[in-house]
Parts: sequence; structure tokens; C-alpha cells
Amino acid sequence: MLPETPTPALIRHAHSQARTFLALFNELRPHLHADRNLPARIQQRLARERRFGSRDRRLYRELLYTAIRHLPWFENALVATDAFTPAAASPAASPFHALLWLAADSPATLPLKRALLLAAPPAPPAPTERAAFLGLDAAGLLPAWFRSHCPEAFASPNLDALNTRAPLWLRLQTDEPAPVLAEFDALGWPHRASPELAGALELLFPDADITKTDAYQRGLVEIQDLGSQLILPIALAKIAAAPALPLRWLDACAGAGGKTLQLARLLGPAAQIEAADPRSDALAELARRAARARLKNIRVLPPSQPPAALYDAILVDAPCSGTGTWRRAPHLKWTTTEADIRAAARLQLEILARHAPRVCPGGFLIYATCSLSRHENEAVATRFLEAHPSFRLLHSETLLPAARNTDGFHVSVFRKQASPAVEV
Ligand SMILES: C[S@@+](CC[C@H](N)C(=O)[O-])C[C@H]1O[C@@H](n2cnc3c(N)ncnc32)[C@H](O)[C@@H]1O
Repeated sequence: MLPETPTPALIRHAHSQARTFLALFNELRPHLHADRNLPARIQQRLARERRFGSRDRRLYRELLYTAIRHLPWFENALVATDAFTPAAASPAASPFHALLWLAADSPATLPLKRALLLAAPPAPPAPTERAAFLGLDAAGLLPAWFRSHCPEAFASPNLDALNTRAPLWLRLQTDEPAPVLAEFDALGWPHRASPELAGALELLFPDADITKTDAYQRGLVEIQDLGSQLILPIALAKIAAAPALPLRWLDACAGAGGKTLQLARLLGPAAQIEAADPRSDALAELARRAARARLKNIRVLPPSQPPAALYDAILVDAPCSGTGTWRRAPHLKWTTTEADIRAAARLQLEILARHAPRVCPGGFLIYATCSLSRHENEAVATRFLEAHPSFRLLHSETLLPAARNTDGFHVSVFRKQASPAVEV
């Protein structure tokens, strides 16, 4: 991993980068447990620094995210006076060396790794093995209160999956992917088709900026985690047993439309999907993405317009705590509280109850979250069923991160009884 003996000039530059990082980290420290928008704060902070080139920004972003992902290991260590010891060259030399050893290898990080970690063995891939090497506690990488919400998250392999940098998954929006793959090949970006799901493609190139590609700009691919991509096929497989596939759909929490676009492709032109969300800026983005993908079976409902009285199926991809996305948004591990989970569960139940009367007799209600908390998943589904006896549960599944190397997701599929029932 680390050939080439660095020159004295490169080593001096590396020492200066280590100090720059420590200054940035300490500046951000007061916000690490408080700011749920920390990624935007980091982006703005790095953008403000005129002397940084794009490679510097990628380097400091990776180091900051590594520190945040492993916050209990580094929060205090990186402020100590010996946080960085220039003379040594191993992960044990100083907290900064350990952090650098944990950071992902990429064109942005490798020069610094070469300069400061020449003698180090490569970091093993699993966080639990890394913790053992450093003599640290792997379970401490999750907040202790979360154990009762998802005990499975605290043991390997889910503990490892939740604390590893997220892979980059794309969803193909074309039946002819050859030009897309040819473009990635020409850029030197390795890729891999999912064995789980047709049309899901993993890009194996760190820091690939997909938004600049022709494939993205022409709407032939969208960025979407494999777990998110699996939710609708799982639900539709359960619905497929019905005599007729539902054609009138409401996507009640459509946001910027990740699942709306996928649903539109899965159902085909005979279906009509109405997309609603309280955020008009997200709906505007959805409309742009639908146009880019040339999807004609989506209608955006402005927040001022109420949905129709009845639909064959309603998707509630509910606002949630996001605990399933912790590998992608590690700051949420330290900014989410149990009170947030309770508030999310109340809102989820309220949204399900609001839309239940709009499901036609014999129709379907799909409830999804990107949370791993059973209080937002199974408990909400149970309380919904208790309050709405005209529905029964067809399927309930939580995608644990290690099962298919995805973000964590939950899906419950409900069906309303076919005979007319008064649903209030
Ligand atoms: C998990 S996100 C949806 C993601 C989107 N379906 C996708 O696949 O990209 C949840 C969405 O619920 C919306 N939301 C928040 N409060 C809501 C409410 N009270 N009723 C309906 N939607 C709400 C948010 O604006 C957000 O876009």
C-alpha cells in the first residue's frame, strides 16, 4: 500500500497538513454533538478556505468523517498536546496517526499516508478488527442508548457494516446500460452489478463525482443506496399476489423522489403516481429528475393541494431518525437522542393514520423507514394495526446493514380489507 520513501519536503508538507486538520477538527468540536446539519457546515467551512484545492478538501473531509465515525476514540485524544507526534510513523505513534491509518485509501489520502505511515501494516477492513489492533472498544462506536432499539447492531457483522464508509450505489434508469458502463470504463471507474437486484450498480472508485457524468446528466442513472432500492421490489413482490396490480398510487412522503422515480419505472406507463411532500423545494427537484429520466407517469402535487380521496396504493416513506444511515451520515450517531426517536414514531403514526382512509378497499399501504430502531419500525406498525382493524399486515422486514451491505431500512406492507369499511 505504501511504497516510495517520502522526501523531506513531502514530510514537512504532511506535518503541516496534520496541524491544519487538528485546527479544523477543534474548530468543529463544539458542533459535533449538536448540529444535525454538520455535513453542510463541514462543506461550507472547507469551501471558505481559499488555499485548499479540491484534493485538499477531499483529504480533510475524509479525515473529519473518519474522526466523526470514531468520535469516542478521538474526541478528547485529538485535543491533547501530543495529538500529533511528528517523529514516529505507525498507527500507535499518536492519535492523529491512528486516525490517518483508519481513513480510507484514496488519491487524496495516500500521499499523507505514505509520508506518515510508511512502516504501518494496512488497516484490516472490519472496524472490530481495527478496534482490536488499537486496543479500543468497537461497541463504543454506537451510542449506548441504541442497544435497546436494535441489539443486532452491536455485534459483528452489523457493527462492522454500520461503522464502515458507505459504498456508492447507482440505480440504472435505462434498459440499455452499455453506454453508461462504457463511460465509467473510460473514466477508469470500476463497477459491479448487484447479484441481488437487476439495475443496481456499485461504483468502486472512491470520490467518483457521478453528477458530472453524461450518464447522470441524461437521467440514465440515479444515486440510491442498495437498501433503498430493495424496499419497493420487496413490497411489490408481496402485492403481486393481488388479482390486479395497483395503478393509482400516492407517494405521500416523496421528498426529492428517489423512490418515486423507481416506482414509476417498476410500474410502467399504465400506472399514475402522485407525489406529495411538505417541502416544495424537494418537489421541484423531483420534477427535474422525473423530466431528466423522461418519466411521464408522475404528477407532483404542490403542498397546497390535498391528495385525492382514494388510491389503490399509498407509499409512506416516512420521515425518521435515520439510524439506518449512520455509516453514511456518522454525525447522526452523536446528534440523535431517544427523544428524537419518540418524536419520529409519533409523526410516523400520525402520517399513516392520515393516509389510511385514502387507501381504497382491497388496496395497499406501504410503510418504510431508513431507521433500525424497533420503536420506529415494528412498534409503529403494531400501533397502526391496533388503531386500524380494517388493515392486516402482509409483510414486515428490517434490512440489517450486514445482510447485503446496505444502509438499514424497514418496510411493512399493509392491506385494507376488500369489503367497504368505515376508516376514520
Ligand atoms: C425519508 S424522506 C423521503 C425520501 C424519499 N421518499 C426518497 O426516496 O428520496 C421523508 C420525507 O417526508 C417528508 N415529511 C416530513 N414531514 C412530513 C409530514 N408531516 N407529512 C408528509 N411528509 C412529511 C419530508 O419532507 C421528507 O421528504
